[in-house]
Amino acid sequence: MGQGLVGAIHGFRETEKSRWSEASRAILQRVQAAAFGPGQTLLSSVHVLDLEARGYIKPHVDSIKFCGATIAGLSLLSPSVMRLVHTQEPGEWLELLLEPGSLYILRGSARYDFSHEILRDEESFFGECRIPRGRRISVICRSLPEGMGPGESGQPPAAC
Ligand SMILES: O=C(O)CCC(=O)C(=O)O
Ligand SMILES: [Fe+2]
Repeated sequence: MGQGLVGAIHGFRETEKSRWSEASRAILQRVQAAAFGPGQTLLSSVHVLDLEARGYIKPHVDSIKFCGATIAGLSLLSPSVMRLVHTQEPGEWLELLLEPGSLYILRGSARYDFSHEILRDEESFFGECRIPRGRRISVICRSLPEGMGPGESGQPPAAC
């Protein structure tokens, strides 16, 4: 796990995957076309995070050492709520309902000025609406930090 995220994720297992079936490749290509510009290089492997029903992710900003300007995440299995909070203005926040099969894209201010977190089951509400948490799998594509070639990413972190 990347240094930036030590302790941020609870109740999980994860892997980095660079080989995919043809069907999965087609899906990843759609994700990449939607989320990344032609000038952006992606990390060579995709991060797969398997969060158990009681698992959650504490607020963090992905480390700029390991992750570039864009983070795109496909959510599978259980719905969940992602909360974004401005790092300088904690009163400025928003929540995203991540339905299974949905894609979120964090870029610009959402990437750098807001922390993101996945709420634990007890706190999993979208507005008034309770969103019970089950096992959730996310498939996360990230761009390389700027100025870093694909061969220079060293040991890409499982989570950055
Ligand atoms: O599971 C997700 O969609 C987000 C994971 C995350 O924030 C991270 O690995 O840095
Ligand atoms: Fe993150």
